[in-house]
Amino acid sequence: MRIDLITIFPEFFSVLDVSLLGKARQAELVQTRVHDLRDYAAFKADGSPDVHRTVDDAPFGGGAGMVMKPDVWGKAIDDVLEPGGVLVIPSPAGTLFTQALAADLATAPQLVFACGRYEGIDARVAEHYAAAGHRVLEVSLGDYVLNGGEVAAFAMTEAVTRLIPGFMGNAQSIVEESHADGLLEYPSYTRPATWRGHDVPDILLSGHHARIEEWRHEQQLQRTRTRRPDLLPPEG
Ligand SMILES: COc1cc(COC(=O)c2cn[nH]c2)cc(-c2cccnc2)c1
Repeated sequence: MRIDLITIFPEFFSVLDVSLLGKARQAELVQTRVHDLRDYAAFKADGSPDVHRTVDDAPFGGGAGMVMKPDVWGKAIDDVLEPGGVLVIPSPAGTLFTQALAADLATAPQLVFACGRYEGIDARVAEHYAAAGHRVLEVSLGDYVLNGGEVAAFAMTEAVTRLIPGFMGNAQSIVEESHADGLLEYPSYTRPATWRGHDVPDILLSGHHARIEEWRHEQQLQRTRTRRPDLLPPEG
């Protein structure tokens, strides 16, 4: 898989080379490229040089803040997005990012993250590439506003790449982790068996694997009921 990240802060993604993702890159499972949006703002729409490499302008209809220019984004995305690639726009106005969507995106040949700043990107950009037949997703990490899409893109990149076959050392750990079966993960413990007067649940020391599995599933249900009832199936 190729992952392209378009941003006005390319240095933000330099950490990609040292993260867990770094190992996958060496294994050629994932190629990441970072693109500076301002490289596509060197010339104005009339072809004259733009020494300021402007990427934003005032919103039509008024309102606070600035909007990112469609012509600049169009040049950048034209240069990067490949046939079959998915354009992902992190946004507070997007659909919620989930483990299921991460698994879906892990099968794409390319992801292009358009990292917006200011008040966002001119809406015609998403419209244009959808009309051109590309899969375009506006995706939210949650109900809060960030200053830019970079943090969200980084989180989504990690959530997706770790699901690429051959990336995670222990495939079983992916199957067992939170949200994989729609429920939150059970609590985990390791040595020492007693720590500051707190004991590990006896069942986990019993060696009865069937009972341990049953206990863990009950813990998952209990946790999901108390912390994330929205995840429970209707019969709950
Ligand atoms: C593409 O359009 C955007 C993108 C972002 C950055 O992403 C997030 O904040 C985010 C992504 N998942 N959850 C939150 C922020 C704004 C924005 C800023 C200020 C006021 N209104 C909107 C707009």
